[in-house]
Amino acid sequence: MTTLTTPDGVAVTGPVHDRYEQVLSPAALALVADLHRRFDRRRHELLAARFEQQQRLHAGGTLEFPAEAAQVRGGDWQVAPPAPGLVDRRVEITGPTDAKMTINALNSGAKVWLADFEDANTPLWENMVGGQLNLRDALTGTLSFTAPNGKRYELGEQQPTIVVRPRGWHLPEKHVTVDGERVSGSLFDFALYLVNCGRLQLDRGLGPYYYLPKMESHLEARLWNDVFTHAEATLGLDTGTIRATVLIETVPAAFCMPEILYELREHSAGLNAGRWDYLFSIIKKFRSRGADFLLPDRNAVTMTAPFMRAYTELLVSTCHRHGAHAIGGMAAFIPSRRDPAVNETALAKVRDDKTWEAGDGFDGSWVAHPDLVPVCREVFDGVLGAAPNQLGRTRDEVSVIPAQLLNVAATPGDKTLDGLRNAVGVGLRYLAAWLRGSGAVAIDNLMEDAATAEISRSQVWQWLHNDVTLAGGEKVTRALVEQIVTEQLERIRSGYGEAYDAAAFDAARELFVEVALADDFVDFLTLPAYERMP
Ligand SMILES: CC(=O)SCCNC(=O)CCNC(=O)[C@H](O)C(C)(C)COP(=O)(O)OP(=O)(O)OC[C@H]1O[C@@H](n2cnc3c(N)ncnc32)[C@H](O)[C@@H]1OP(=O)(O)O
Ligand SMILES: O=CC(=O)O
Ligand SMILES: [Mg+2]
Repeated sequence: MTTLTTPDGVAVTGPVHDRYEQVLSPAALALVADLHRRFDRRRHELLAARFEQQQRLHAGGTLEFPAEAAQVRGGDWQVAPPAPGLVDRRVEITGPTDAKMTINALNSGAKVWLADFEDANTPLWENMVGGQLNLRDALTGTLSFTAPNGKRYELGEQQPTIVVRPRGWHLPEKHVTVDGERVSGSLFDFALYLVNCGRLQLDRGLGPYYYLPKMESHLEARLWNDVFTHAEATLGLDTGTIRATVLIETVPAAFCMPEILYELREHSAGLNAGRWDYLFSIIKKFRSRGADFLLPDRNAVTMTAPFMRAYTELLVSTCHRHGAHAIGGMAAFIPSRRDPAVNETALAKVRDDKTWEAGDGFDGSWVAHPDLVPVCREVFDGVLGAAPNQLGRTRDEVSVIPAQLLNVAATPGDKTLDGLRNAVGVGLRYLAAWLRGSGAVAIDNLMEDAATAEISRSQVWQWLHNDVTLAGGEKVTRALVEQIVTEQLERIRSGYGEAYDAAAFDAARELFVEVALADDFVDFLTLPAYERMP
């Protein structure tokens, strides 16, 4: 095993496998340490502010558009013009950063690849450092891969712009400490990519670009902006070299979209509608508020629900008023190369989803699978034509008030026993996959990742703790959920056969009970899950 040269005060406790020193370089670790010492206290204060806001919501408070920022809302300021490689974003593919997926994503024909250290990823040390190595190898043109079946993977000529999604502010990187403290996962992922790949991207005429997840306020965006400005100065980069698209995927963030764009305006590359975490956030924030915030079965909640429409309409109009891209979200239907009927359904559902996004003014959208790139491109081609985006469509007619963003009660659909079974089954299967190191999996032809799994487990929690009676008359009790857990695991066991014992389902059960049934709601399932990882 290689040994690392680490700056003063920095300790790396994860194993140092072959070539890790290339990305865990003294320069990269020095930036991690510098950012930690300058900014980590603020990160903790902002996480504490989230907790305080949650207490106000539990006590019956609500969310409002921030009054103190009226000049930001009324102003006619614009964010920086789109950076090279981010002008035309009509189709963006997302996915993990292992070697095969990296090559497949870069060969997919999409305009952008979101290289994901977040929802689609288990933050196993090997995934984090290995992913950074794959990004660097992709940019030096040296990445290739041979699958166990002998299939060879090489990079093609035409490649999408890479945009890296670091972990959210809540997650630590436990294998690296500075002055004895765990560093932030966000700062670790950000700094490694910037130091190792920033110059390589600039040499290609592009830049170090990021997607920023799970923020809850414009003050959190200000922290990112300060990190960017400081990192640019440290590395001798022009201000505005770093660009970031912010995911609006928490309810509090939807109340301060202009303020978030304004904070990041020199570094902004727009906003994205992260619909799955948004649903999770609605449940989490208002979980103790009874019938007004109880959603029907997860699969019954669509983007046409009034509160979801209010959110996407507001996002597009906010972005275009300030010259920022509005990027659509993920339809969870996964195509199949083996089952034509499943494939046809997935393509039709994704086409519908992208059609309303393009019609509403989004400049592009996400897909989860290479076979979905053509349909998304075709739909956006139909609306954009030769134009690279529709920033000129300002949607001035849109007017959304806070009550519309919170109108969860108007969501059509039932709460059913099948919906409860599905939530438990998906939760167990996903957690087992996550603990085995895969953060994105197809379950029943749907993409499941950390965000969709959060919805499943928090919905079970919410129904249980609000004494919900299901459409068939069954009351949601702890005994009922535990019975369903047992039934679901029996079904899974019969499908897995002998492989069951090694597939982490016992650990998944324990974790699911903790995050779905415990009286104290766990803020993010990835926090206790991460502590169970090596
Ligand atoms: C809520 C959110 O944040 S959404 C964004 C985060 N989530 C994601 O990014 C999920 C991305 N998607 C995926 O990870 C995958 O599509 C899955 C896990 C859902 C399904 O993957 P698989 O079961 O491998 O699908 P399938 O067998 O049909 O794949 C066919 C090929 O496409 C590749 N592929 C599938 N999805 C992707 C992707 N997103 N990126 C690159 N390659 C992909 C597979 O590697 C496979 O390649 P191969 O033929 O060379 O072996
Ligand atoms: O990150 C995207 C989401 O939908 O969550
Ligand atoms: Mg998300």
